[in-house]
Amino acid sequence: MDKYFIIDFDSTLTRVEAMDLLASISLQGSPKKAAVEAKIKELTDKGMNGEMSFRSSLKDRLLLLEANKSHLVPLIDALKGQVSASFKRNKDFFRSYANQIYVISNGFKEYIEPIVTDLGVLPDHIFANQLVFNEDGDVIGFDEDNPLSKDGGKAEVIKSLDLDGDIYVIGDGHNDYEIKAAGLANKFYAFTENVKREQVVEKADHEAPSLDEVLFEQKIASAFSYPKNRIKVLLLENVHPKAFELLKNEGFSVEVYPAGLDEDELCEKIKGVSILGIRSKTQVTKKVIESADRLMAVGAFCIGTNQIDLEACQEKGIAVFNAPFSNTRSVVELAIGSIIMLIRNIFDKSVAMHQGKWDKSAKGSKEIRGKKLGIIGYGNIGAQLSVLAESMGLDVYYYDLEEKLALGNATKLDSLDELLSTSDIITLHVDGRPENKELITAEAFSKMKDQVIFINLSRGHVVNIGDLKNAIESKKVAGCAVDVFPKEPKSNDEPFESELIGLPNVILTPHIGGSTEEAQENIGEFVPNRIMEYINTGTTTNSVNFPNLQLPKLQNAHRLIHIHHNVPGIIAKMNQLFAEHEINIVGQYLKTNEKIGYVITDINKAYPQELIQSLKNIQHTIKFRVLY
Ligand SMILES: NC(=O)c1ccc[n+]([C@@H]2O[C@H](COP(=O)([O-])OP(=O)(O)OC[C@H]3O[C@@H](n4cnc5c(N)ncnc54)[C@H](O)[C@@H]3O)[C@@H](O)[C@H]2O)c1
Ligand SMILES: O=C(O)[C@H](O)COP(=O)(O)O
Repeated sequence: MDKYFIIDFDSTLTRVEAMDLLASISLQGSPKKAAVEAKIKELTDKGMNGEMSFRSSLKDRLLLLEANKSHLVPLIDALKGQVSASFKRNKDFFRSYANQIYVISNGFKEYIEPIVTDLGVLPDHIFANQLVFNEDGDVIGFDEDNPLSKDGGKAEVIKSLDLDGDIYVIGDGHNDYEIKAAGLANKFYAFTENVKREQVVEKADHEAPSLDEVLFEQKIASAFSYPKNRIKVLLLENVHPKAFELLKNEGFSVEVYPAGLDEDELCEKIKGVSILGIRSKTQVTKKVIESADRLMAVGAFCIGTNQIDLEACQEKGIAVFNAPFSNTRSVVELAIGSIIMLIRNIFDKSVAMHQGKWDKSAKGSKEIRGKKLGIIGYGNIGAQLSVLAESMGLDVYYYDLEEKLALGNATKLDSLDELLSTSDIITLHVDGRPENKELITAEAFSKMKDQVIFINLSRGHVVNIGDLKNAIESKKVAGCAVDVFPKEPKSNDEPFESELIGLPNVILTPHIGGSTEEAQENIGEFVPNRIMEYINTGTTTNSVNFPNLQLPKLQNAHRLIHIHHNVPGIIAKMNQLFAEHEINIVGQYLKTNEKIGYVITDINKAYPQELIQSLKNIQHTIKFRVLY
């Protein structure tokens, strides 16, 4: 039995109501514009929700429009950019099912036809109203004999088509539901990608947050992709809205949560989640990973990834991505600012001024010019700080565990002790690996110069806070800036507690080294793009725990993604299976790290289902997925 798909235009095939758009074009510059647009929107909603007869809604809206034929050109241009994302994604569906797809709309053919024929809809499968113009090209009405200008018009058109097969209706409005109500459709899908009308969803057989969902539900999706709306994304810790926007536009179901979650809360919340987005606060522990039943990727919307059990993720084939340099500059600027504020004792002076105390004195205040700056950890942040600090006249020294190129005139030191005893100002930019726990203790402070300035913008557990307090009280440390703490509140609603509160010339900041609007927006864009690349193509560039593979675009092939423990012979076993099934390999890419192997095989379109099961059954397989 053939399947026929009846698709609505406004707010379904396109993201907008074309009449609203036409109003904003035809009324451009008119003082009535805002009021008329609001009225048109109200009439559209009433017509769509079934609160007023469709015909009256259409008539009233047209009268308000003051439209002219000349407005259609910009309208069509604008509508071309407004085709719904899931329709754009599934052009193959329109090509393969052209004879079974109809667009039936109560809108107007003049602008619908150019949009939907571009997608591949056949011209004689488009049914819509037609505008009537006067000699000057002004819209003066519509063809009143067209059944689609009447209530129940869609049902009448479908009846006249006399389709021999099952009929599936996809639309956002009450008028689409009416087709099912008239007994003419097997199923009505309430399409909610652009607008969700509760009254319509209630009556629908199935809610379709995207076209992918319909194709999947209809089991014709094996030729197309898994519905993205079934992929759940959980974004914690107030990740920038840009991330929500990008992931939502990709079609994922995205939930955002403003704070961090503790282990037990996350173990609960992670169920069903495929993509998790966190920042520095949320601990993604082994227990969390064990509770995750669908997790494919974790995005750290920050630089540090010490809060994530990368090995546990690897073991379960979960790729982790971060933003390795999106907030680097912000941290460097805060370090520079802190150095100047501390060496001049500005914060205490400012607090005193706010209390009405005038204390003009040069005592203990110095210039940064010529001072020795010691950077511990000469990575992205340390190295950038080195360049900026040198340009301001500081004499830069650094120590790193790894061999690092000295930038400018910076001097590399061979031991931490040498750095501690050389520097007037010491700043920490190491990563948060467990070995760095309490890297700086009383012993390290004792090796520093008297009256040293000390800064920690890296990770809280790197410094023993009690020892730092003693060093400040004993005047070993003349001033310090701390942005990161061994224990940080989960959200802005929790209080902050620390032994450092109230000490002189101590700048305390709430882990905001990377919290600038620029950095957060950059991160909000960078991380989702890496994750989407991974989900859509298998590319793992920038993953912090997966072998990095940059893959070519998939063309006319299926991509089989196989993640396995790095033991000998897996690829041979895979290729043996391909040979047994006479499968032509179009491309094959392999990369391993110590623990896992990542093999991508692009094969010709046709393959038997048993092949997939056999590939999954290969011993040491961790995860397997197919991209279409
Ligand atoms: N305060 C904030 O808001 C904020 C913002 C961004 C990053 N950070 C922290 O800063 C860290 C550094 O960032 P990055 O982008 O420069 O990272 P990075 O990985 O580029 O650099 C870290 C460097 O530290 C070195 N290192 C590690 N342990 C060391 C040790 N014990 N002694 C000497 N060198 C050591 C590494 O070899 C590496 O070169 C991040 O891991 C993160 O924890 C904090
Ligand atoms: O690792 C980082 O980038 C910083 O610690 C910033 O983390 P945040 O995004 O939680 O502020």
